[in-house]
Amino acid sequence: MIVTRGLTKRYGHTLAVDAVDLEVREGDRYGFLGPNGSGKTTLVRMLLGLVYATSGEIELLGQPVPKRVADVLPEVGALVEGPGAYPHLSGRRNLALLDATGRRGSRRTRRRRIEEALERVGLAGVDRRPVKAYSLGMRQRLGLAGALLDRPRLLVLDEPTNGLDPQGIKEIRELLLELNRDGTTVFLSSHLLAEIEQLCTRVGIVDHGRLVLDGEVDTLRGATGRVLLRTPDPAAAAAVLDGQVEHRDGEHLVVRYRDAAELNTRLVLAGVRVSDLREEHRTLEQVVLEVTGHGSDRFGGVA
Ligand SMILES: Nc1ncnc2c1ncn2[C@@H]1O[C@H](COP(=O)(O)OP(=O)(O)OP(=O)(O)O)[C@@H](O)[C@H]1O
Repeated sequence: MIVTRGLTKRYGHTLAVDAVDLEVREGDRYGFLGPNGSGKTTLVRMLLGLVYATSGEIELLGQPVPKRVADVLPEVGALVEGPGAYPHLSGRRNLALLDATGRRGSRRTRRRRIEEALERVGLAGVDRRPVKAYSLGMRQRLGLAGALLDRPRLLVLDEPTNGLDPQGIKEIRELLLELNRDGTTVFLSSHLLAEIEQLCTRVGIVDHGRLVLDGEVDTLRGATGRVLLRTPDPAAAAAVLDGQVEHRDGEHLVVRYRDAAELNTRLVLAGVRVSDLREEHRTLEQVVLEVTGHGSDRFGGVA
């Protein structure tokens, strides 16, 4: 859905985006994660043909950007730099104005398109109010409704939860999950680790304009080679696993062991009761720390 090769943008001496090779596949929920100022907005703007690249290539839905961007944009819903709306008009009126621009289908079906988009984002009921009376979360959802008018195959969202409270963030997350379940590929940028961890199937980590790591979230959060064990017989377990217990706290033991199933069999055969046993996985924060040296002080940890 999105491919970039060696994508670079230079502003004077600032290398905002540095030779980025990106691949977003159909059906992905792709998180483009980086601290403020790492080049996320610049990359998103290049994808949509709003900013020209200094060098490199972009393909959006198989078409070169910016050359053929006008052909693919009707299939792409975008939300960049917060939603712009006329404050004194209602959400419905704002969407009608937006719908009247571009090639969004006939006027006859406009009302239905708008209705569907408002329903989708949960604004159908509140819609008569002017946008100036909307909360930030509602405005953000209205922006998303605008992005959904075309029933896009791909959504490109720049920090879609910026400035929202936890409830607003949750609503946007649920909406994006639902859209993705219905077949929309989602690409979003964020500086919030937890947000990406909760929403995305794949992640690209960007730091100082460079893509430092990308891949499946589940793969990146690989097993640590340790097993977290809970047993009412901790002393007996420690005796069986002599030398492999790294930490013991009451009934909880951290055991250096690669194969959780085998560990379970060994304990049960030795008559040790097991009340909980699972592989330990790295958090996305640990992964980010390893590749960038920054933790949640630069990447927001709370979502
Ligand atoms: N129009 C511009 N002119 C000059 N420099 C720019 C311009 N736009 C961005 N930059 C610089 O490029 C770098 C990347 O900025 P960008 O806004 O893309 O980062 P970001 O990751 O989206 O950050 P934020 O989350 O704060 O928006 C920054 O150093 C920024 O100052």
